[in-house]
Amino acid sequence: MELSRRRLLGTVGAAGAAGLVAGGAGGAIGAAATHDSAPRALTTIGSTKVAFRPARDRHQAGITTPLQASGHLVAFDLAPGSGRKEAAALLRRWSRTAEELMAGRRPDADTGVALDAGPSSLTVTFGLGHSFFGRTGLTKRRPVQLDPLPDFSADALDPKRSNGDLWIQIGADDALVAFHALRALQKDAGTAARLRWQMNGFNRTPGATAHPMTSRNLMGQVDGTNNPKPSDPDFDERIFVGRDADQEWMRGGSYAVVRRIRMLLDEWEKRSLHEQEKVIGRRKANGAPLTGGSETTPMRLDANGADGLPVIPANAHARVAAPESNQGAAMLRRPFSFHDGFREDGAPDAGLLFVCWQADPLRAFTQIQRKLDRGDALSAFLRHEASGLYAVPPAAEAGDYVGRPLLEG
Ligand SMILES: C=CC1=C(C)c2cc3[nH]c(cc4nc(cc5[nH]c(cc1n2)c(C)c5CCC(=O)O)C(CCC(=O)O)=C4C)c(C)c3C=C
Ligand SMILES: [Fe+2]
Repeated sequence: MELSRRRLLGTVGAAGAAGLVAGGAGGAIGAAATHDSAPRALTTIGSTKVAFRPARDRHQAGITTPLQASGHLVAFDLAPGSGRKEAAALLRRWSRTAEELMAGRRPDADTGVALDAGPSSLTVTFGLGHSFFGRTGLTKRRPVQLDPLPDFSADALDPKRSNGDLWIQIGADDALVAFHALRALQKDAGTAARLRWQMNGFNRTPGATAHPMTSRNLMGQVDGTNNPKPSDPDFDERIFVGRDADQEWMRGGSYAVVRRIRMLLDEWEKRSLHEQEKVIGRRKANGAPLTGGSETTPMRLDANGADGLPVIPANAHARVAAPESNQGAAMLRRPFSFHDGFREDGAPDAGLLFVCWQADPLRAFTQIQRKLDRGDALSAFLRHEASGLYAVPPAAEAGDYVGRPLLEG
């Protein structure tokens, strides 16, 4: 069995595209067809690997990586008695496990959950919360960017599901692969750290649409259109910590803001299509601005209708959140949807695990959320229920672990 699995993984490079044809549409026919003993190539979805140590850039995987279908966000607190030494040993163990799993290799004493699957674009991304620095005696090296986020008027945050010393984002295009990584990392924590909170999310499965396109959220909107693009000249400056930053160990890193945002879907779904589109300022069918064109056409924020009012209303979410309304502020949004069953009143406990990336949260998330808090038509349909802010160091150098320059520097 092990031999045929290794052969499977070994052949994917050459046979990935053929595999996509053979197994991609899968379903019952695909499963039945694999019951003979001949080894078959994985589909490209299963075989795709994301490097733990990217060759060309200094950033951890899971920031500019395309959205994956399945995700887990998990926060840990260092256990009483665990300090800098234990934290360093833990990040060393975690980095090793993440590198192995992302490469499609199995750790010792494996649970077998992901047996037969390829790495499926698995990414594991590590972050450090404000409280980590006190616990490890490193408060002098805590960046000001980790200062707590301000309170916003509509916040209803649950402290038990917020913050934490350490944060991990796991993403993969296969739910078993993602869960497998979560359990391996949880076991690695051993007695050094305790789980604080955990959230599960999902996005559209690759191959579910006729061609790759921007994902939709649970309100049905095309979500992610006006994200900064890696090809933008100011992308790196906006998303990643610069080479002259005070805290040397964060150069090439980024800051992640995480919010569990429940959607009031029963209320939202009562609104007509016309009303829903005015709340966002874009068409639901294709994500195009209300001022016309296609999804990628820029919004014309100065256009007025026959009634003399702005075509994209003054409180439309896309207008209020746009860089033009926020002194140029922008962040990279990379969310997962969530559905945790139903509440006592029958309403879905569902929404967005909003994850955004930026070089400076004060000049990106905080600036924009302050504006949204004051006059965003979408806010009436949302509840912010949990929050976290994490420093995400650059990727580890070869033979090293994430955060070593901080912990041993
Ligand atoms: C503080 C930042 C933001 C929060 C919180 C937020 C929540 C949130 N947004 C949507 C749906 C959409 N957002 C869209 C655009 C958009 N949103 C933000 C910021 C926050 N959103 C920004 C910076 C932008 C881009 C604005 C621009 O430059 O045009 C859109 C439109 C399509 C797109 O560009 O992605 C949608 C749809 C939900 C459902 C939500 C909370 C659950
Ligand atoms: Fe938004």
